Amino acid sequence: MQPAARISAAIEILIEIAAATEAADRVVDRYFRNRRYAGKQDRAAINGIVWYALRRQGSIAHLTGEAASPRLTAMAAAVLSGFTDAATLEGWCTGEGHAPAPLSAAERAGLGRLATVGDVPDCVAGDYPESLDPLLRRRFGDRLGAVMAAMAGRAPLDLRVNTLKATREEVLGELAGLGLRAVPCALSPVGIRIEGRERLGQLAPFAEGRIEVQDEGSQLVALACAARPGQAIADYCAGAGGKALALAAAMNGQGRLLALDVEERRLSRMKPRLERAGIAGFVETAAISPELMAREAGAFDCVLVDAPCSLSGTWRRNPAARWSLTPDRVAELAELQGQIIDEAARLVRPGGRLVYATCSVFMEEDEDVVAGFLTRHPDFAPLALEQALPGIMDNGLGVALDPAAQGTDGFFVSAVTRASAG
Ligand SMILES: C[S@@+](CC[C@H](N)C(=O)[O-])C[C@H]1O[C@@H](n2cnc3c(N)ncnc32)[C@H](O)[C@@H]1O
Repeated sequence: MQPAARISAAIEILIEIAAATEAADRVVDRYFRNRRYAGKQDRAAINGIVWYALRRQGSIAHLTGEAASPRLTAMAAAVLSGFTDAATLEGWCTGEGHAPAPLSAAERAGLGRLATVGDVPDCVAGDYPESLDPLLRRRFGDRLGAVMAAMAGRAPLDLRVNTLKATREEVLGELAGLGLRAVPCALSPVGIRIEGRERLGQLAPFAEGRIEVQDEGSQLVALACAARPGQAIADYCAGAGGKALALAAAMNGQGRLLALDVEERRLSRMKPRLERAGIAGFVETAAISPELMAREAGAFDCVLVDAPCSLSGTWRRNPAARWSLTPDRVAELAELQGQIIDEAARLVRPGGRLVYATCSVFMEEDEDVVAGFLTRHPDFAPLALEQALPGIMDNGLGVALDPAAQGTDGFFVSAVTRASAG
């Protein structure tokens, strides 16, 4: 494809994303599925513009001087990301063949401003809504700029080795044999980081259940449960089972693992993953109900609450999500999280552990929820995570991870323990 056609494709994709209700990566995948003529280099160039535009939407609007249209956003992203310069771009916009239509006067002025704007406010430089500034500043303080710069980057592709089927060394060897550049994760002892953007779905180690795609931060959440063979563990917000699969492997398929959720539909998506991992018979799944809660009260050595949250730690993967998030929505989620952790705590046996996790970077959904829980439940006390997660600082209420410090998505994980009976 000619460079002008690549710009046109980026514009088309951003228009589709703006109108879509599904995640941006799905829109991009569908776009290329329907255009097989786009080669690998075309896709890489177009993706580069599209993802730059999605990550930098706020600063592009500020720099171009208006809430930019998808077309102007794509063109500004092409200039700011170094794909081309404004004069060359204007020359490509002839409207002939697959080239974009000629620039309007407003677009020409918007692109012209890219080079002239000086200092910008932190929320523009960091590409986040101004209303979230106090929440982000509370968490990151002086590190805010560095963290938001890391949030503008591309998330790495992390894998978790299914230790029921292979060791990390074996999988590293297998991936190297397949020509992939893979290195051990720095923090998770069962993690592997792939360098580059690979499609793993068809590869034997994935199809045969030796690896699962899972961010290193998610792997650390499962490790915080310190699961051992023979224990009884409940995954209270199990969803499609990412953490449940990791727990099952840590338990070596021995003991009891109950995966719960309010939405049975989500639990049903776990089935093929369990089968691939070779643990379909081990993990019980059930929808949460008053009867189940009464029957299972106090029955578990560990209960994991991987709570629904604002997903603010995953902005590298879904950059557009930040623009619809508000402090009010964060407060609503914190309320829900408090209710969920209170309910889930009923399942913990005396002396047992409750692990609370989110992929939010807001303390309102993290430390504040745990602190509120401890106030309401004096029979629970904080449990230091240093043993389960060596090398990561515990702040007394939990551990907060972020892409600048640990290279993971933003995560929070906390463990508390219920006083032993008597
Ligand atoms: C962060 S997701 C879980 C992801 C999953 N643990 C994993 O690792 O793949 C949060 C889950 O909480 C569930 N959920 C929402 N409200 C809930 C509630 N009141 N009680 C229990 N689960 C709830 C959602 O259905 C969703 O599956």
